[in-house]
Amino acid sequence: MNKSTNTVWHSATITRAHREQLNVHRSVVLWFTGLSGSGKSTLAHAVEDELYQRSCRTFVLDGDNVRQGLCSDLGFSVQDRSENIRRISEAAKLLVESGVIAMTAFISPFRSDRQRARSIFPHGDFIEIFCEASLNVCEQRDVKGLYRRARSGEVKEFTGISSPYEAPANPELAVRTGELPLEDCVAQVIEYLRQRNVFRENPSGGDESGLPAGRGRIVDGAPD
Ligand SMILES: Nc1ncnc2c1ncn2[C@@H]1O[C@H](COP(=O)(O)OS(=O)(=O)O)[C@@H](OP(=O)(O)O)[C@H]1O
Ligand SMILES: Nc1ncnc2c1ncn2[C@@H]1O[C@H](COP(=O)(O)OP(=O)(O)O)[C@@H](O)[C@H]1O
Repeated sequence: MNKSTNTVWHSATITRAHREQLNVHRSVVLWFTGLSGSGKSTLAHAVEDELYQRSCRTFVLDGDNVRQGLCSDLGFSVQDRSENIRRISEAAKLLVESGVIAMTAFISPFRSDRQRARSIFPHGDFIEIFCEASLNVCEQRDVKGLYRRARSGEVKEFTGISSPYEAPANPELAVRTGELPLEDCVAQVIEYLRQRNVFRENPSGGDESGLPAGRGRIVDGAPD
């Protein structure tokens, strides 16, 4: 019994491991972080395209979309961003439990919020991907015209201009989205997932696990 909520956790008969066995991959969260315009959304969706081609089950939680629904009550104060990231991380956790590769594309500017997000996942399941693009590049792209409006003071607390962005000190992967072509960045992410054994060893032919073809052993790719 949880005393603060008077609730009792209900354990499911079908577990994450069962759900993962139906897939050609194990489930993880790819946590894309970076300045506005650094390429989080573009890269997450391009990675999703590539994973779909490989028959992976995926879902992208995207900043702008989530802020129109689940987080429509939140603004851009430090507290609201923190609550935004808390909700997203809980949503991503449910997706990971469901067996999919979850991707999140949020600025998530504060290290402490990203650390808290990481802490609710089993070790090795949270893959932080820093979309590395300088403020200068992002501002020149100005995909939504928000930098211009932030510079003029019309948009307050704008990340990189009037609100901080704390770059990850030790992300699982840093991708130079400000300089490299999109295809190279996608390839880098896919290669990282391959190295981490997110893709199952032998999805089409079965393996030594004794499970039928397509339901082979999932290799634990957790880092040391
Ligand atoms: N003040 C301010 N600062 C930063 N961003 C702003 C702001 N106001 C609106 N927007 C738009 O909201 C998108 C960022 O939302 P996020 O949920 O990713 O932000 S956060 O993680 O809670 O910091 C962000 O989208 P992306 O450009 O895709 O990052 C902006 O389009
Ligand atoms: N390597 C790259 N990765 C991602 N986006 C890139 C890359 N190179 C150029 N871009 C461009 O940069 C912009 C990034 O915008 P967006 O994905 O909306 O960023 P964010 O979600 O971080 O705000 C897009 O116009 C995209 O075409």
